[in-house]
Amino acid sequence: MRSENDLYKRIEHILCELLPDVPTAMYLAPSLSEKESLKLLSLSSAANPPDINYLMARAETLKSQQILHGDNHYCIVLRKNKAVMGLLWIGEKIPMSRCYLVGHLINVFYNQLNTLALSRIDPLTQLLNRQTFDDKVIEITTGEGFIAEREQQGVRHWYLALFDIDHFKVVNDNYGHVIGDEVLLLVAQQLKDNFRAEDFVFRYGGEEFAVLFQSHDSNETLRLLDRVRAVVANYVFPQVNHLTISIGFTLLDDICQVSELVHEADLALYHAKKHGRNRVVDFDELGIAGQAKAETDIELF
Ligand SMILES: Nc1nc2c(ncn2[C@@H]2O[C@H](COP(=O)(O)OP(=O)(O)OP(=O)(O)O)[C@@H](O)[C@H]2O)c(=O)[nH]1
Repeated sequence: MRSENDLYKRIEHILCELLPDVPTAMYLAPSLSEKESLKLLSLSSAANPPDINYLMARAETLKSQQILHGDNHYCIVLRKNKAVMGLLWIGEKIPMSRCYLVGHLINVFYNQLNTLALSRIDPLTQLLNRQTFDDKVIEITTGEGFIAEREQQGVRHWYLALFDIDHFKVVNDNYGHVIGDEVLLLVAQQLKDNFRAEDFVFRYGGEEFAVLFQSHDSNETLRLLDRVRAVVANYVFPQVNHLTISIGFTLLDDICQVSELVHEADLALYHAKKHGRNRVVDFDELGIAGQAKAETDIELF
């Protein structure tokens, strides 16, 4: 199957072929999730971006229409249920037949993007699955992905955090796998609720989760992750009542291999487990001795 980037490039190609010299702007929800706001995917050279808020308001009002007619533009709307997932603004009047053709082709690619998005989801938790993880890290480190930038002051860096539920085996042993699955679902929900739409939350393994997110520095990251740790620790789970999570994190370095990166976060997580669980550990704080020690004991995971 093609990647999202291939499909985005195909959309741009179609617009160039079918609408040469016509100003266009294509907007999409990056992971096709209803929680996200639309981001600019492509803008033809001649165009200034249209007023996206105005277009969104019209698309939301005129729910049954796929093509919105303006005085000097068209706007093709991509929808999922009632949510607007994408907009193609065409900045001049073109023959209606061509507008329908473009709308049809854009929909074909949008459906392919949706199929791809579904293949990336873990069925139990609805988080991104392990298979998607490597692709996302590579997209982030190479800058190739359709990554939403946040308008905020200061340079922000990408971090990887690994989360592991403490003594999860005891939950399964004491309450059974159905309750165990419910716990996984609830922890996944808390992770989703405590990160931003532009962050990436994965089910990385059985009871292990991974999050790729941005922050200004390690101190801010530590504070953010500790808040998430506390949210889970204070949550009352049905039957199980309380449980905790351990977290290890590391900075994404663009020369790093994905496997090295995961190894670093894993070492930090290992350290958190080894030193009492229910805590957050920064890989950078481990030092060489910490790494060497953990590497010799790694079979504990
Ligand atoms: N219910 C449920 N359990 C799972 C799933 N995937 C893995 N597990 C269980 O998760 C448990 C993980 O146990 P361990 O790796 O020993 O770790 P732990 O008990 O959490 O202990 P620490 O990580 O050392 O705190 C095992 O009992 C697995 O069977 C799943 O999808 N559903």
